[in-house]
Amino acid sequence: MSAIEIRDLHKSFTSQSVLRGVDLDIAEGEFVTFIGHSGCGKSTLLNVVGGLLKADRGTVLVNGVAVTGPGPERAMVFQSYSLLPRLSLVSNVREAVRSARRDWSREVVDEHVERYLTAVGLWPHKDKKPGQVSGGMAQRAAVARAFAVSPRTLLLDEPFGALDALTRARLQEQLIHLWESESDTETVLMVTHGLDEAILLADRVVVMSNPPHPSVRAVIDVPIPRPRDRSSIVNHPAYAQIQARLEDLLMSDRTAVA
Ligand SMILES: Nc1ncnc2c1ncn2[C@@H]1O[C@H](COP(=O)(O)OP(=O)(O)OP(=O)(O)O)[C@@H](O)[C@H]1O
Repeated sequence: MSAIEIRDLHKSFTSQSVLRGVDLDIAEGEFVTFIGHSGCGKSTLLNVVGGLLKADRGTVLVNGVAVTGPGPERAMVFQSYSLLPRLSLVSNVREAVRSARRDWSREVVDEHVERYLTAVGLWPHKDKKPGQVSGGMAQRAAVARAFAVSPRTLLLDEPFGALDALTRARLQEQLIHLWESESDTETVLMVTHGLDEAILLADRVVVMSNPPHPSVRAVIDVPIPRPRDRSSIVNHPAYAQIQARLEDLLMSDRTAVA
């Protein structure tokens, strides 16, 4: 059974068809990145899997269960940190865990909050409010908050898009470390605009196509062994080939998007 099974998914906004007949299977433990031109429906797809948007037609099964709304087994991280500005970082994470995991004891909640804030290096800054820390720190807190809920599936919508290159590189490493070693999270879906990021992180890259047929255009395997090092990955024989293929797919999809 696939961890995520998407069948014949359709979604329109007013008269605009944003997803048309999306079919995709994602295995448990896979890291899948999504790329495509701006406006081609990547976020919409992620939001439907996250249960924040309802599809017009088709189904999404996550670990065999049909998605009908948000749930703690699917945590999301967005480009804008979406932390509550009046709460400290630790309270942001704690409140999210408490509301998602009502059956957890206070000790378990506190253990998760401390473990993930520590893992992203923010425990010493836990009492600061989002407005008192850098964008990179705020996004680390958002990532810690998502992992602290212990979701089986993590949905990331351009989580590092607003960060400078160095901060982004550090967060990519922390994300992989959390996913591989620290957490119960198995499957990750991540929307990105960066081809390098898409290849570095993914087991497979999903290329979305533009209207008039907005759907999955191609799925490209990334058979590069982990752990991957950002400076040496470019020397792997498959890297240039994958990069060229992705560029070609994007360049050849010339239909205009809003
Ligand atoms: N709630 C909404 N109401 C109306 N139109 C919407 C809504 N959400 C998205 N759209 C439209 O649907 C299309 C796809 O949007 P979506 O955000 O999924 O694209 P995207 O591929 O994630 O884009 P980007 O890479 O720029 O973030 C866009 O034309 C967008 O304007």
